[in-house]
Amino acid sequence: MRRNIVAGNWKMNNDLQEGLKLTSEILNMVQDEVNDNVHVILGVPFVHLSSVSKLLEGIDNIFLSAQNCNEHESGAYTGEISAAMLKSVNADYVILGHSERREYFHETSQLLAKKVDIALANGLTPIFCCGESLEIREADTQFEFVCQQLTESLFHLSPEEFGKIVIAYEPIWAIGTGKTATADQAQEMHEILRKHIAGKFGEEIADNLSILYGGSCKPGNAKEIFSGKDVDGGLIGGASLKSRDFVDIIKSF
Ligand SMILES: O=C(CO)COP(=O)(O)O
Repeated sequence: MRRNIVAGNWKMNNDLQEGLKLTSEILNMVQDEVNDNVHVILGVPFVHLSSVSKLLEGIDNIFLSAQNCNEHESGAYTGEISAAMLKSVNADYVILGHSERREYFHETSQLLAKKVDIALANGLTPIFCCGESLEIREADTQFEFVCQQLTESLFHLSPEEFGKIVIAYEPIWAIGTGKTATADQAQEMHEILRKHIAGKFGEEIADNLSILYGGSCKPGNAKEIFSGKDVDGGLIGGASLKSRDFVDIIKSF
């Protein structure tokens, strides 16, 4: 279902105490200041999930996300975390295909297709990240590149399965750099992605999809970026670590 979403991606930041403090601050501010037109998601480290989920008990507009899962159901994969484990600690979402995982952990489109499958099979909603490098943008091949990322990891899904996905467009050159895409650049890419998806799954599914923007999104630029008709919210890195900034971004809707 298409909805306004602001999701935080804490990445590898905050120990448990810091994470719980940040969650409590966000929770209080959201309850006091935010109306229910925004779906808020906290993408926290694995070891925080269980404790953060207890703080969120009974709250109906803040949801919990993991930042990765393994592609196998279970078994001898030392150090890995399965989708079923995430579900068992009340995760609703899982971020998949973040550019940091593609780059540092060599995650390919084919591997991500398997992770998407296992996440869906375990009742988790994938927040599927895509986005081009600066090199690709300078060569002006970003639209083909990002559409191809979706084709390779998501176009094997049934329309019903695809209807559960959230997409996050995160141009790599804008992540953590302070250099955000302009509102026009975000809208342009989101519109092209929606058309690409409509071509495969039909207009209705494409219209119902939430497509988030990520990359140096801050309280000062969120409103303008979210104003694009195909921009349904944001996936926020650095600014999600500060409760005031994160909630101000949520309030941009
Ligand atoms: O990678 C991001 C979210 O997943 C964006 O990070 P920044 O908001 O820090 O640029």
